[in-house]
Amino acid sequence: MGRKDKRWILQRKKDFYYNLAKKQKYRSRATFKLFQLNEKFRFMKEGDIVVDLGCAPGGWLQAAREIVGDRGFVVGVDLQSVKPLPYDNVKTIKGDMTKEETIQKIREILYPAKPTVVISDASPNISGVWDVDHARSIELTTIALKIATQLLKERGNFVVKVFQGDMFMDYVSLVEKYFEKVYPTKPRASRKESSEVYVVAKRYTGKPWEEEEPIKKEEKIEEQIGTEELLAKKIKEMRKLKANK
Ligand SMILES: C[S@@+](CC[C@H](N)C(=O)[O-])C[C@H]1O[C@@H](n2cnc3c(N)ncnc32)[C@H](O)[C@@H]1O
Repeated sequence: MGRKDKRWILQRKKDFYYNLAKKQKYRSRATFKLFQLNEKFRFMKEGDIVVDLGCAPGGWLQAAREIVGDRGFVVGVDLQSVKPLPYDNVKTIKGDMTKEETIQKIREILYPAKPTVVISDASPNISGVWDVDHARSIELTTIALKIATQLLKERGNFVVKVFQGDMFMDYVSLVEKYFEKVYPTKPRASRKESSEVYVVAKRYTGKPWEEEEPIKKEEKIEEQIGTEELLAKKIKEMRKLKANK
């Protein structure tokens, strides 16, 4: 075992929420982030129908099930398979949230009901290059927002994890186009040194998704450029263009 690996294990041992999750049989330390967010913003309650995007290993599924109780329903989606939870009202789909067929499966499971809450803790593959990870996160969170507008009941709520960077405020403005109240926030259980923040959006207005949103720009970038260095370069160019406008 290398020195770096040892340091990582030691760090984890010291991690309060990691230990608490283990003790309380939650599948991830992220469980506490959802509890803390909901304590503060009250976007999820007993009886709600919840869609959890990027749900593996299932910590948010456990928290959501605890909040919605027997009368609610929770559907999770992830690229990875999720070990089943011992509840009839929690279902998971192995699939890619960026694919229409996955969204269709969610609709089929819930039919004829619609979700009252969409939550997303989905993370893109981390490259370690801040700009690249931010751009990928904005791409994924824009897709999560699109899904929320396509699935949610009017006045439903949306919560999403975003990696910070200079497109963050543009993303918040985009969410504000569809929800009455939007709050960027960082729960206590989120590590200070992590670039993640959460956006809590309350009361979907019912406005349909508009396809000219930044999601298209991001798709073009990924199509044209293969490597991460080139992607970072392209983002710098875009920023220069924006600054010169
Ligand atoms: C930080 S983990 C989620 C942790 C979860 N909230 C919990 O408490 O257990 C992020 C997840 O997003 C998933 N993910 C990333 N891109 C995805 C995609 N396109 N479709 C579905 N899941 C995706 C990853 O597979 C990963 O399991």
